[in-house]
Amino acid sequence: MPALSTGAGNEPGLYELLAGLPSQLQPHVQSPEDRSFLNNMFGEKSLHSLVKIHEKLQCYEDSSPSPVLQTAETLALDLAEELQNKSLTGDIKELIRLLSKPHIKSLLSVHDTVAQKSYDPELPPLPDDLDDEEDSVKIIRLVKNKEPLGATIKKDEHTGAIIVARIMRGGAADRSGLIHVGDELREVNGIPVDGKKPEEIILILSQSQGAITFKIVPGIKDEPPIKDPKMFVRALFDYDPVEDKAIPCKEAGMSFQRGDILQVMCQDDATWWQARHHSDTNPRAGLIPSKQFQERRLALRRPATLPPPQKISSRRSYDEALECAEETEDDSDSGSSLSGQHIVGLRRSFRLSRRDKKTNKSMYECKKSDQYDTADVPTYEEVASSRRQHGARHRLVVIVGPTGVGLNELKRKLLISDPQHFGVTVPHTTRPKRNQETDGVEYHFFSKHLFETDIHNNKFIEYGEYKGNYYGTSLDSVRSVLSKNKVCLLDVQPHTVKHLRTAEFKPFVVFVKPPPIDRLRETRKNAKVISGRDDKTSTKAFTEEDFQEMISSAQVMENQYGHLFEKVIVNGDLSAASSELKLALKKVETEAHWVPVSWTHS
Ligand SMILES: Nc1ncnc2c1ncn2[C@@H]1O[C@H](COP(=O)(O)OP(=O)(O)OP(=O)(O)O)[C@@H](O)[C@H]1O
Repeated sequence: MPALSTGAGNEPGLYELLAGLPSQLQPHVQSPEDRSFLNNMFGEKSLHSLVKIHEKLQCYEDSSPSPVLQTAETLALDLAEELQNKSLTGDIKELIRLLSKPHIKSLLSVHDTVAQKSYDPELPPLPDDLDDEEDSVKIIRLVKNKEPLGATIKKDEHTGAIIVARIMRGGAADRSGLIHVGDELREVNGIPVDGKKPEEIILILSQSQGAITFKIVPGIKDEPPIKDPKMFVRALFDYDPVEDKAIPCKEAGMSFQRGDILQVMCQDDATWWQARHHSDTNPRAGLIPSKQFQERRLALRRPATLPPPQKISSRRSYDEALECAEETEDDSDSGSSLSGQHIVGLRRSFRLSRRDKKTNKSMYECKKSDQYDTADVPTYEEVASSRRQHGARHRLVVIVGPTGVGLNELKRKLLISDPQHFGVTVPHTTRPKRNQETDGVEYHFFSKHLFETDIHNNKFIEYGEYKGNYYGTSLDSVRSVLSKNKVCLLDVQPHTVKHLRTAEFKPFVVFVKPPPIDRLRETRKNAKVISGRDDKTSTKAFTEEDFQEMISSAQVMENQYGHLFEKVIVNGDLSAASSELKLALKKVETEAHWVPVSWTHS
């Protein structure tokens, strides 16, 4: 039968044909019941709608459109769930109502069926040369389209048999429920596999399309029932299976990048986990190294002694920086004064860790840094999706970056933009209070004894010594800002970040990095930095050496601590960087994001 016309050109369309059919049939139908039956049938509204849809779809036949995704139904469900948590505006309510309609749900379900091409073709008949003796042999037919089968095989070293080594979760073989780990493969599409290498069998499989017939002897070992795979991890390293000599099957491997969120679907194998990208529409899992395995091999690769955690610019020494801070304190026109109130946390961050050139003593201590760095091997971190509840404390915003990159400038811009919303910490010092200073405003003035007791009790995030006086930032000063329901902006040395990664502070860590050197020269043409130890009040332009150091220091920080950074901002254009930071912080406050799972238990 020829295909029905779409109504193109002078041909009547199917729709017109249908509409005219009852009157054309009338002369041939005698009984009034038959006539009314035909009229009812051809006049049926749903039939007309169906034909109209058919005609519309015909236009797309030539362009053969391909689906954007295969899981529209799940997407719609997820979206409806997301929207439930939003404030219900008119548009949102309307969208939720639409998504809950059975018609839309069915439409999306049909869309997915078509997109996944899961309308199986008719299977060929079973082969009739089955060996009756082999009652344990199973004949399985799977329909394969472009998607791989999602199973790996290996040769048994002793028997030479080809065994199913792994079933990838969510893949075609897994979804069929017919093939299991340990099954012995005897034939593929009637071709015996004994004596063949696994690679040759994989080639047969990869070249097959449509129905594939397997003859298998079921393995004895039953697979444990699959639990709902709900573990999510953040990858803390980049991975490419092509580069991995240890992976048993490169084709089954899955690449990912540091920061990606992965759903771990199977941990049965202690060395190779199965996982999928959280945002991927493809349900099939890929192989990734397990946490233990990755930790073990990374630990083996590490040199016995690490280089110092970071290379810090020598543009300004700690004391120069402090002197500079002391100078600007009295400068009421400086950027550190806001609405008549000093924003002391802006004056000097405590993130410079240097050695005093004269005494070669560390000017700046930070508890337990290096030991932690050698022990930690960043692999995966279990995470859960979390959204800030209305009125709950804000996450601590930790900003890190190389000296001179613009951390103070970015903090200052945020504070000026909304002083009620953002806040900075008040540092502690043991130096004597000056006349114009107020305790708790510029500094918390402490006795040396009290300061040292607090050091001993781990109360400082960072502290340092300058000219016999201590300076430091305490955990309590952060708590104080957060308790005012403000977003606390804190810049620290990167190796301090891990000590702040607690359920209490839930830090959102932003790394500010310099742009490429050309852009750095161009944007910092008019920027001024403190010139040197002889004249602490004078400023000078950045030198080429400053730029080089800023870039290399940023690189070291990113290599060593990149897994702790949730957001990276390139500070080329200052106002663009500041807007990007502000937007990122807004999102952290209002949207769901992935945080270590332990933070969600408290
Ligand atoms: N994107 C930018 N474009 C031009 N100048 C900038 C930019 N960002 C920062 N600056 C300037 O660079 C200088 C150093 O900035 P800032 O003091 O904020 O750096 P920092 O990271 O806090 O450094 P330090 O740790 O040495 O205090 C300042 O003069 C600042 O105005």
